[in-house]
Amino acid sequence: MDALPGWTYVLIALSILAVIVVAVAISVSLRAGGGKSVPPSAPTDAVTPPPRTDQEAPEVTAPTEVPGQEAAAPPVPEEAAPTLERPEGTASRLVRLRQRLSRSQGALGKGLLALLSRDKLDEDTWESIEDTLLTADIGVAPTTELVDNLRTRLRVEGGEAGHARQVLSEELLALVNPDLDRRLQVTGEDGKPGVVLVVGVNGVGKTTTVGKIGRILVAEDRSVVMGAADTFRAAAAEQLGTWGERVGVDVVRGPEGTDPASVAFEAVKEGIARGVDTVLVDTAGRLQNKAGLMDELGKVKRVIEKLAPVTEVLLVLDATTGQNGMIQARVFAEAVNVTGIVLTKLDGSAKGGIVVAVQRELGVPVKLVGLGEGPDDLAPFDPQAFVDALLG
Ligand SMILES: Nc1nc2c(ncn2[C@@H]2O[C@H](COP(=O)(O)OP(=O)(O)OP(=O)(O)O)[C@@H](O)[C@H]2O)c(=O)[nH]1
Repeated sequence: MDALPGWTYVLIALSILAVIVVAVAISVSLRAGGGKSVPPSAPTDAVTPPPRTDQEAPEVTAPTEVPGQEAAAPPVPEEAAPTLERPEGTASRLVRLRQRLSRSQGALGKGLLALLSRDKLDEDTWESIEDTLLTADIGVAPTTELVDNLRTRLRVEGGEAGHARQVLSEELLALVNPDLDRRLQVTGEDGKPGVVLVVGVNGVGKTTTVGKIGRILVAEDRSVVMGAADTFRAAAAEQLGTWGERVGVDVVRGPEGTDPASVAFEAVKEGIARGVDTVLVDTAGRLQNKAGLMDELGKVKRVIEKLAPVTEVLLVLDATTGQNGMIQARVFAEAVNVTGIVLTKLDGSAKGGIVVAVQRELGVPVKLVGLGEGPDDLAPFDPQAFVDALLG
């Protein structure tokens, strides 16, 4: 057999190579897409987050598509309608505020008891007792009266510690005068609303007190309208507006600088038209000119009384101002017939003795005490609770 020519061997080798290349190509193409691929089954615990036990899975809602609207814009939450606050009920408010009263006034009673329980009540001790009372703003005449009564009773009845405490408690109570009528006159007659006029120097807490009284009345299910007759300071009307909004009480106001009497008149007119139980009127208290103040307050009262009698005139005094407060009290009492006193900021002063001094000075009872900046930090003045707070 003749040997094949050399080029034949080359041709055969090339053919074999071509067959191998085609076979490999077919196999690769089948793997890549020709058949159905099965996704790798990943271990589930590695991909799925563990179920949360502390909260429910949030419900995710697909955003509704609006034609022509950008899908990327995040949803804007609707503004919630303002919800009305429910003022704190009387019982819990009183318990809370009694504790606060003890905190601010307790030192006075403790100081007195420490002096009274000394073995020997000599002249120095009585002088220290007098100083303690004067420092607490009780006033000179009531201090002398109290010290005289204590001296007499402890001499006659004996000064044993428990008894000294009892005697001090009784004498302090007598000084605060538990017989005064401290009810707020918030109810009118002949179908008309009660009208409460709130007066006092700027900054003593007048507007705040009007707001707090409003809340107490709302908590008692009374209907209320408030009048922002402090037109001297625009922020005062705004401030009162906020107090009203929070508990759903409407506030009648006028532009800055309006005649306060006209705002007071409109507020009472509104109160009568709506048949509310009480109209609360805030006033401005510029003291730079006594005659001007008397004119202004006198006019406010006269104008209101064309519509309905003013049932209560509350004078607001800041307990921290001591003798200054007493001077203010005198001026206001001359300007308008004050029927009750509100002593604010008693939480920030250990000088609770001002209760006694101001009642003596004006012959008018302290009816309410302010014990903090919180919206429900106003309490009726209760003589026994006050003395208990003093003595701890
Ligand atoms: N700690 C304490 N602060 C009080 C009390 N009552 C009012 N205040 C604060 O005293 C400041 C003055 O209160 P306002 O009600 O604005 O005083 P105002 O007398 O109405 O003053 P004008 O609006 O300027 O007439 C505010 O910061 C009140 O929060 C209180 O009983 N205790």
